[in-house]
Amino acid sequence: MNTRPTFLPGSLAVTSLQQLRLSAPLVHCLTNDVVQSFTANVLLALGASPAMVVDSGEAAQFSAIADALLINVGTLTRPHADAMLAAVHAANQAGKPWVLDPVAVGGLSWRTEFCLKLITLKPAAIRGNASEILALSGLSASGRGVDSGDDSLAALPAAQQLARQTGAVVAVTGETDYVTDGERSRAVAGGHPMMTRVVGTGCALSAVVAAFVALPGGRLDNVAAACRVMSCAGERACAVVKGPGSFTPEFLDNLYLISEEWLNGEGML
Ligand SMILES: Nc1ncnc2c1ncn2[C@@H]1O[C@H](COP(=O)(O)OP(=O)(O)O)[C@@H](O)[C@H]1O
Ligand SMILES: Cc1ncsc1CCOP(=O)(O)O
Ligand SMILES: [Mg+2]
Repeated sequence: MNTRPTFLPGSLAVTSLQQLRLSAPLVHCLTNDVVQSFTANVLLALGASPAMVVDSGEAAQFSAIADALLINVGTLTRPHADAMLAAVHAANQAGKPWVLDPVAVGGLSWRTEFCLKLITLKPAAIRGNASEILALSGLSASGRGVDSGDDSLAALPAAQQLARQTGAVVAVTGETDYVTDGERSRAVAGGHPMMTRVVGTGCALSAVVAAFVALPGGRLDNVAAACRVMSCAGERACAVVKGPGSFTPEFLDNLYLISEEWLNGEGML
């Protein structure tokens, strides 16, 4: 039975972030061509270690070595798809968790079929915007390309159903992020609408989710902690920048500086 979403206590986000900084998980990113450098910088600023190993043979070898794998279908091509499948199978065989970001699923047939196949391969987590999560669960959605046209709360039942169907923790993001294992759900506030005006905030969040699913402890709260860390750093960046052009440096600095006080909601600007 589904329970109502509860907000993630700051102390749980703090614990997860401390574990991340101690263990510096190695995150294998098979992501899209638009966000490679931003994604790597976000992971590095937080204290994780990114590596983009993309050749099919090497990807399979590396995903067995890495602590977690990210699959993001934003700029999917046939060679990318082959490498992604090889990496997912190798990660599963090695017992390493992997995360799916189903960018622009729904409007395009081939990537939708591909993602429907991927979710049968036991992702540890799925992170998408509301339109992507609705579409991936087979419901109609109003996405426009990579952007959402739907509300995250309206997509929560779809996220819960997708979690029960796949066994993954599902994060559906937007003004409030919701994270669910199909029975329990967490709500994560914060962030800023300007985060939708900078490319890659969602994609980088999915990479951060991959870093957090590599940690010990409860997966639901670790994924919610990943969302909280990003929304906290984003909100603080947006409070001081003039616009999207100066967002990235401020955001990366905040990810690097993020503290217990910030995550507990103290000292907000
Ligand atoms: N309206 C909003 N208000 C506050 N934060 C938002 C809003 N929309 C998105 N975000 C934040 O922006 C980041 C990217 O989420 P989202 O835009 O849903 O993903 P995507 O970029 O994949 O479409 C998340 O951290 C999310 O919490
Ligand atoms: C613009 C674009 N086109 C293909 S992938 C991509 C990046 C999408 O990034 P995000 O989902 O984080 O907004
Ligand atoms: Mg996205």
